[in-house]
Amino acid sequence: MKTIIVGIGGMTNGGKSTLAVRMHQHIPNSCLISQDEYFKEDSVVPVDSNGFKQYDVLDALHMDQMMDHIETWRRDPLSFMTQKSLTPSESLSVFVLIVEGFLIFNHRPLNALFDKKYFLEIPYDICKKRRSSRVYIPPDPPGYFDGHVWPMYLKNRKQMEAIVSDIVFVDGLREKDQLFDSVCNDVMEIIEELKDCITDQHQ
Ligand SMILES: Nc1ncnc2c1ncn2[C@@H]1O[C@H](COP(=O)(O)OP(=O)(O)O)[C@@H](O)[C@H]1O
Ligand SMILES: NC(=O)c1ccc[n+]([C@@H]2O[C@H](COP(=O)(O)O)[C@@H](O)[C@H]2O)c1
Repeated sequence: MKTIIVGIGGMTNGGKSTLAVRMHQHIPNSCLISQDEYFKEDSVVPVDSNGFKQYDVLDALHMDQMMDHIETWRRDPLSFMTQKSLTPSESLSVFVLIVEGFLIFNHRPLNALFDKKYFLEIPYDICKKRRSSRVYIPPDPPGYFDGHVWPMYLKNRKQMEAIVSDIVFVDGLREKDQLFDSVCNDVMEIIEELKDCITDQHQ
């Protein structure tokens, strides 16, 4: 049995969830873990001097819980799938974990686990526009994008680039189907190579 962990990182509204969900639906024996599900409760997230909640930092996330879930998958991907009511395919040779989130490459212990890293990027104005039509809980207060989200993106990205080198940057402006085809085909190639290794070992 072989495993592969694929990171779909990127800026807010870059298209991470859209791509990752579709990859999960397409790739046999894959599981999906989304960083968005690990945000701390609003009451414990600190506020800065301008009154903006500091959501766009690793401290706003339960990274310990996220790492525990990833570790559970690593120990036994088949039972992880079963726990999630996912049906394993008949060919059980390669298990794939897709990890998606805006700060997945900023957390060193997680960073070390990826076999392949993709980062979706879009320009400032498109990001601001997409974000304005999205409703978070709690919703963004007026001025939040320019006062917190964008400056933190620039800071986090700088930090990410200082600690990671092998990221494949993906243009998030590409049409959804095209974007999916190029990233998913790339991952499927890696999976096929791993399958060939397994076959060779058995011959
Ligand atoms: N390739 C794309 N082209 C145009 N719009 C996109 C594309 N990918 C995602 N979107 C749209 O952008 C918004 C944010 O997408 P989402 O996948 O939730 O981003 P993220 O998970 O990175 O925050 C959604 O309205 C989605 O439909
Ligand atoms: N609990 C939540 O899900 C929550 C709350 C407030 C802000 N956010 C925002 O979520 C963003 C990250 O998620 P996306 O990459 O899906 O946009 C951050 O920019 C953060 O400001 C999420």
